[in-house]
Amino acid sequence: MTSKQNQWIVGINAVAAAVEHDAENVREVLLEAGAKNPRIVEIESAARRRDIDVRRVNQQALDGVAGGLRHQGAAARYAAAKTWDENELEGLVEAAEGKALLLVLDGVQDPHNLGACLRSAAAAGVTAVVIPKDKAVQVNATVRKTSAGAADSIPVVRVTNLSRTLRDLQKLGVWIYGLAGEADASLYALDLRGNVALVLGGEADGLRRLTREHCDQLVTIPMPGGDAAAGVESLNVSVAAGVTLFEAVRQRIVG
Ligand SMILES: C[S@@+](CC[C@H](N)C(=O)[O-])C[C@H]1O[C@@H](n2cnc3c(N)ncnc32)[C@H](O)[C@@H]1O
Repeated sequence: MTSKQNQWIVGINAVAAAVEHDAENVREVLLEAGAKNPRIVEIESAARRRDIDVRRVNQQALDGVAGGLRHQGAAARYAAAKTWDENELEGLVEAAEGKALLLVLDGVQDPHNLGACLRSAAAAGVTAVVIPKDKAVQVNATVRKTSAGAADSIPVVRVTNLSRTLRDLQKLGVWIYGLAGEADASLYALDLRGNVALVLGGEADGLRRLTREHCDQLVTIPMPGGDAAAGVESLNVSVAAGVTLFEAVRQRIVG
């Protein structure tokens, strides 16, 4: 793992997850003075148990660190933004023992979409989420907040060259499915129970050409109501990620 500069994360879920999963990187927690919300009280005792400094402050102080985001009376200062290095991906796949479930995002730009993807990915129990280091939104304060803590509880692996990563994953026995609305094969015809990577494209451009070329198969999520005339040509990337991940979850539960 590598680390970056100090940054604030805000919101009850994000702060609770940081305190629970990443206490060594949380330098202090600010909670609204007088707030009786039981979740805030829980955060306070969890932080104190882990020897994290806790200060009760007024709303203005929280507004000041939240930078316009809704803080819900809770903020935490990170000494380090935790990120995973690409050479850790192999170990994560191997530890999944033939059942790795990877979400790969090829150039998502909107922090709310990335946050929503991370939240669904965590709920689906993914092995890791892979994002490119360039030309894509990174895990920032808005992503952390939107992800409801997921950004700190699952491995988010940043890679330099997505095509090379997909090739390396193939060598590890991971089957690469690219999600593309115009593909012929249906998501619901796939077997998603083994090592799989689900690759989704960015909001405007979808999957890049090189990324497509490195997929073993392109597949579509059938949209019976999808119609250019109706203005609905594709799903939002975070919705597509949710549908795809939870089809994999369904198959893994049914067996
Ligand atoms: C908003 S869409 C991108 C639309 C973009 N204009 C394009 O040409 O692909 C973002 C991503 O969500 C996924 N996606 C959205 N709708 C989909 C569908 N019906 N089937 C498969 N993937 C879909 C794809 O991976 C797509 O790249």
